[in-house]
Formats: sequence, structure tokens, C-alpha cells
Amino acid sequence: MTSADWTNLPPEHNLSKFAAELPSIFEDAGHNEMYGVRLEAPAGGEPTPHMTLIILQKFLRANMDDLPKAKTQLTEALKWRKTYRPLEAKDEVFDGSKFRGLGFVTTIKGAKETKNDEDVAVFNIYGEAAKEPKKAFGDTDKFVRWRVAVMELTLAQLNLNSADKPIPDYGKGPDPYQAIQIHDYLSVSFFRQPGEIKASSQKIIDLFQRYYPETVSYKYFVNVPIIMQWMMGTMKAFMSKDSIQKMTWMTYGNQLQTYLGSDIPREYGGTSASLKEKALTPNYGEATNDQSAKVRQAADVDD
Ligand code: HEM
Repeated sequence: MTSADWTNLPPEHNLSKFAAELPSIFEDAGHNEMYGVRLEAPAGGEPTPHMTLIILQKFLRANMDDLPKAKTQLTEALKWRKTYRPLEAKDEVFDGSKFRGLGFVTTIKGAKETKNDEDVAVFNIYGEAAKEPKKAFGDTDKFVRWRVAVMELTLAQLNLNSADKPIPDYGKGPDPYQAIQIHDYLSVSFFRQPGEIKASSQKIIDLFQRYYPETVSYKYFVNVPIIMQWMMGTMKAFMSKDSIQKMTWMTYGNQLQTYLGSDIPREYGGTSASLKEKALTPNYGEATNDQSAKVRQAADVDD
């Protein structure tokens, strides 16, 4: 079955049933925008727009196809977006002295574990932030807002509004509208995790699980010193079984090529430009590059 079949979803399919419930969900949440996409209920005998179905599928998959649970999660996520206004975080100015150098969004061709020609990849250089944990993590709310800005920038790069990637077999195959996530822990070494890191990371893990289901495919943790690999065990306690299965950690940066191929930034031994040269970042109040501005514009949806 090909993506074309999404226009002929049978009414008894869970995605069709979910789409039919959208009007009541919108009314309950008072909002209908998700990741920059205006969700649309089926109307006038027309099929539900492809991008709406892709987003509904994320909520269904995160709930093992349980429709009532998916509906509750979508409603909560829409309510959160209505008040938190995460799209606006992409345009806000963040304190560069706290966050510059910690989050980058780029693209990688030929990643070995995904089926995509090109993937959007988000790099979080948390090893850098751990040198002075109070700076980036001391104010949890500010950190969360910045991390949400990085996430929304990542989702904007996925071009969810273009619906140009095929969705195989009623959504049973891999979802191509997902990013790869890399955490870089270079030069970190703690025997105990500082309290502010623990608080901020737990908060964002919980928030992403609730409001950004199925938006990340594979997660790589690089430059994890052997002495710190115990942390994997403590982090796993906060994560779903599904996301644990898609995580890989490694001691050295250049091991990333084994999974993502050679088109990775130079600092990981790849052939692509370094993150500082090529990647997008949130706004730190300096002249942003044109590409960043364009991405922000493309994802903007009026409320
Ligand atoms: C000590 C320095 C560290 C800092 C500052 C740090 C920071 C963070 C933050 C802020 C998150 C929240 C998720 C996100 O932003 O995407 C996170 C998640 C996570 N961290 Fe760390 N971390 C550190 C060390 C480690 C180590 C040594 C490991 C073990 C390999 C580890 C494994 C994880 C895992 C598995 C997650 C969950 C990722 C997810 O569900 O997306 N962290 N970390």
C-alpha cells in the first residue's frame, strides 16, 4: 500500500475515527495548531489532509493505537500549545551567555539507521553546559523555553507542511517526519549529577513525552565517559520502553559515523561543515543567518 491510499482510509480505521473526532477536540482545547501545522477535520466528503493524518498517527503510535488515550494526549498537547505558545519561542531572543553553543539543528545525508535520504538532526552539546551547570540549568523555566525553541526549530526543518514524503502501509512503516537527536557529553565527568541538571532534564524529558510524541527517531549519546555510563540507568527510569530501544551511547565522538555515515559535522570526524559554520540555532540577538529567518517564517501559523 502506498501513501496514495491515505486518501482512501476506510472509516473504521483508527486514523479516520481520530480525524472524525477533531471538531470536538478543537472545541475542548480551543486550539488547532500542532508543530506549525493547522490540523483540519475531514469536511464536505473531502479526505483528511495528509499532514493532519501524519500528526494524528504520531499520537496514536505513542499510545499503541489506543484511540481514547491518543485523543486525551492530543487534547492536552493542544491546550499546552495554546497557553505556552511554543512557536513563538523560535523568534524570542535567548541569553547567549547562557545558551550559545549548546543547541544546533542541521541535516545529515545517508544516516544508516533511518530510511530517509536526508535527516534533520538536533545536536545538544550538554557537556559544554555541564562545565557551569547553574548558567544553563539554574533557571529551569528559562532552560525549558530555550529547549522548546530548539525543538520547534527542529520540527520546522522537517517541513511538516509540505507533506512531500511517502507514508507506507497505513502508517505501519517508519515515520519519515522525525528527527535524529544527538547529545554530546564531551569533557563531562561527575560522580553525582548536580541538582539543577537533574531538575531541568527530568522536566524536559516529561514535557517532550507528553507534547512531542514520535518526533524523534534515533537518539545518540556521544563522548560519554565510561565513568559516567551509570547515568544511562538512572535516565532510563524516566523514559518509555520504546524510546529506550532507539538509544545508543558511545565513548568517542568519531564513533557516530558508524551510525550516521560520513556526512556528519567535522568535529565528529565527518566531511560536513562544523556545527558552528552550518547549523541553525535559536536567536541570541545577533544577526541571524537568512536561512534561520526563512525557516522561522515558513513554520509560522497565525493563531
Ligand atoms: C552531566 C552532564 C549532563 C547533562 C548536562 C545532561 C543534560 C540532559 C538534558 C538537559 C536532558 C533532557 C532532554 C533533552 O534536552 O533533549 C537529558 C536527557 C538525557 N540524558 Fe543527559 N545530561 C548529562 C549527562 C548524561 C549522561 C552521562 C548520560 C548517559 C549516557 C545521559 C543520558 C541521557 C538520556 C538517556 C536522556 C533522555 C533523552 C531523551 O529521552 O530524549 N545524560 N540530558
